[in-house]
Amino acid sequence: MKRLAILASGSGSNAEKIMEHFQNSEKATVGLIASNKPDAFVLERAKKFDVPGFTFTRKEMEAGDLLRKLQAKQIDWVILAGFLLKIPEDLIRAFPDRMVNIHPALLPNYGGKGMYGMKVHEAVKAAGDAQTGITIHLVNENYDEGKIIFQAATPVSPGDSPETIAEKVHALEHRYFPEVIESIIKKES
Ligand SMILES: Nc1nc2c(c(=O)[nH]1)N[C@@H](CN(C=O)c1ccc(C(=O)N[C@@H](CCC(=O)O)C(=O)O)cc1)CN2
Ligand SMILES: NCC(=O)N[C@@H]1O[C@H](COP(=O)([O-])[O-])[C@@H](O)[C@H]1O
Repeated sequence: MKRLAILASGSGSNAEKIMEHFQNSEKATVGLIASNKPDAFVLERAKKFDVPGFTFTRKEMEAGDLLRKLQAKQIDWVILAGFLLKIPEDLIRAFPDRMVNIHPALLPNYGGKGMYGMKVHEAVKAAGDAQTGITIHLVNENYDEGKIIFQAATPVSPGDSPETIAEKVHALEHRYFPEVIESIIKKES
């Protein structure tokens, strides 16, 4: 049984879909929800699924506190789902090819520092792109440059706003992220 930790900084709708997906699974279980924001709604969602929550600061993460918590919880995979801080290299090294992130665009477009949440959808709208989508990738030391595991696209209409684009992207995330996680953890076992 693989043990997953989810890192999130905000609402946690993806985290909820992942907890739902694995709640009666024999393949994996969500062992921890961790956030750098004590008031993040993702921590409320964790309570609904009886998943332990953990909050930490950037300094504590960089000091190794988060790594020690993940080790104490015997975590096998780290899932970034709307986590907004850069993961330090020592933490990445502790989970070689076992840390994944979801990005709300078709990388390499619209990635990197400053590209998160609504900022991504605003950029897609401003560019007048005919499509957008999601990218699920392994995490390396730079933002959004890890090996791409999965991508899915959705059309963008001229009448779409950043908000309606976000809705389309969230629908793709909720549809695919849990299944992609299940497929990659199976390959590793
Ligand atoms: N080492 C890595 N850490 C993280 C990655 C990664 O690929 N490698 N992915 C991000 C998630 N992400 C995009 O998918 C992302 C998140 C946040 C930012 C960003 O610019 N953050 C701001 C700080 C925002 C805040 O403090 O609220 C910044 O660094 O100035 C870019 C991309 C998670 N970590
Ligand atoms: N670059 C990172 C980034 O922008 N991540 C995005 O944050 C949102 C979190 O939503 P959620 O909290 O409802 O799951 C998701 O759309 C995710 O792709």
